[in-house]
Amino acid sequence: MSKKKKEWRAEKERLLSLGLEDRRKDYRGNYVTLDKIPTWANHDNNTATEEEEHQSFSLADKVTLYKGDITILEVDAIVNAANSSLLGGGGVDGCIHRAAGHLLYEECHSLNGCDTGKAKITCGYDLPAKYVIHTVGPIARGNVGQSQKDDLESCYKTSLKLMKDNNLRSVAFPCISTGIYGFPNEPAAEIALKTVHDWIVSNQDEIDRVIFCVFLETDYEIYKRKMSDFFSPDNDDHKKEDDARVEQGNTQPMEGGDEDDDDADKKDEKEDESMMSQTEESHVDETMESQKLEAEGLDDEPMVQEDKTPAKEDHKVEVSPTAKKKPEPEAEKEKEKKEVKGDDPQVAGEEKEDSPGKKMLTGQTDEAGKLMEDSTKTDTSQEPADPMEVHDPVTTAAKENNTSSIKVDVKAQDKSPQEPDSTPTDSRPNSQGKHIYLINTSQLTDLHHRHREKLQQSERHMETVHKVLIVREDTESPGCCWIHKARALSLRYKPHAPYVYSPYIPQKKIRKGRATERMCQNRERGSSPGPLPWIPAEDIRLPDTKHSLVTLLKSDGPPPVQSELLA
Ligand SMILES: NC(=O)c1ccc[n+]([C@H]2O[C@H](COP(=O)([O-])OP(=O)(O)OC[C@H]3O[C@@H](n4cnc5c(N)ncnc54)[C@H](O)[C@@H]3O)[C@@H](O)[C@H]2O)c1
Repeated sequence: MSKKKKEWRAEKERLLSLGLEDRRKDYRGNYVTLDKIPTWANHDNNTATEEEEHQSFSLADKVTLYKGDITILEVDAIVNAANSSLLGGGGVDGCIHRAAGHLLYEECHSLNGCDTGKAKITCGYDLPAKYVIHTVGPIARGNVGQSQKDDLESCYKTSLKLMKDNNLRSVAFPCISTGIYGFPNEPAAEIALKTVHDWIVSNQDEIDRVIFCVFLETDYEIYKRKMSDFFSPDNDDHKKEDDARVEQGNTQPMEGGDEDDDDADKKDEKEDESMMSQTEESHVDETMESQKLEAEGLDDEPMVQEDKTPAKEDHKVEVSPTAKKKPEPEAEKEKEKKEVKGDDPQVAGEEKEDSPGKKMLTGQTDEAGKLMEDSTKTDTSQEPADPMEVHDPVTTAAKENNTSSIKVDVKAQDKSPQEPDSTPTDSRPNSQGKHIYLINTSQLTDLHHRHREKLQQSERHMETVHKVLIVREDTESPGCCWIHKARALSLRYKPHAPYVYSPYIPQKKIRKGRATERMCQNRERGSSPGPLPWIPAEDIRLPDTKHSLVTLLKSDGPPPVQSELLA
């Protein structure tokens, strides 16, 4: 048996033999304990009296809607939306692999892949979760046939079955297939909720908690709207059974718990808005940092790169709403208005062999797992505002709230995230008199930290981040901006997709494409190995429309045509 094989097997055996307290000593990052995560039935303004509580019970006591990073949940198992190779990738898959460490990759390597709709289980290694259940969702790319629906349902069923077979009692699901695989969010939520509901009804004694772990505002809104359709006393099969039991004189309901009412949901919404705690954000930053290392070509290994950034000190994260002091709504609104929503640096995808013969769009993304959604995805609700038309990011964003795109405001080496910086450090009108923000690469790391926090704090603005292009000023020709060639090559313009380009793809990963061949050596050689080639954004043309990239980025309406620069 190879050394690597011995390594993961031994570590897996050691970890699974540890008690909870000993395991906690091994956690690398922050974690949220299950008792701190409220169920759908329990919330801090639960008005039910003691007696009512005994009378009404529901499945709502076994499920949770949680908004945040799945890798910090201390549950028996978290489910990974993997690809058929099981060798990691981006999105939630990338986050889980990075948080779990390289032994997860080693064990996955021994599983020889996984078919769509199926699931396989591994140890959680450095994760607070004991196990990871890897399932492969259907690739929908916006259009959903019966087979995709069946495959997605099968992902939840096979994951729950694996959990039961391994005597696990708590599990957290991400929104499987709704990221790069392009399964529309709403139908996916319906399938997830219905499949889990039906499974719990038939396995009520096998499960303590199923957590629907959403990451994006879109999904949070959808699940919040739909949870009570599946998990509330009115339509709860259990309640009927329980009522029957009470009539026969057995007054002890099987489960305690109480129902949400509309105002409680509204209150929940406020609570959850800020549920992404600072510690989660710092964890998210760690992931971002490790992603940066990975993207800078410091790894020749497959996509997965163990996060080498020093782990933050371990401490529990208070998540329960009652534990957090809420600023007054007005004050909060004011505060949000002042928040400068930075960009959320992701790295555009590039074609990569996922498994022999199967091409898929892959790339490093940030924790939100948001690469570029597939252009055939249904949501085109947000017309692209012009992200480059900016004069004062704070008042613009404040004034237009959710309608405008988010302006980037970068203050070199400013570590004080609390005080939003109201003046952009480096924006100047280009030849068309419009502002293109020029952020040179030396600021990017700082930008990641600062603006990721801001973006996470004002989560809902994620949806209005259309595009912020991280470019670089051409010092020899002021007003001319440069975009990294890799970004240009893999640029896919989607009116609704928030994406940001940052020059983190080292030269070796750049694909040949039809973008202008005119290259410019990267002037900041220090920021990453080898020269990062740049092309004047004005020179980049969308082949089938002859529109220049800059025109496109500054256009107010939707692009002339959605097109790809990749060959
Ligand atoms: N999104 C990407 O850029 C990307 C690139 C390569 C591979 N992948 C991965 O995506 C493919 C599967 O597609 P998919 O749509 O099923 O998965 P996905 O693209 O990861 O998206 C699934 C859902 O998970 C959400 N998510 C992302 N990070 C986290 C997190 N830390 N905690 C909780 N939720 C999170 C994400 O917002 C989305 O709603 C696989 O190839 C896998 O390797 C993703």
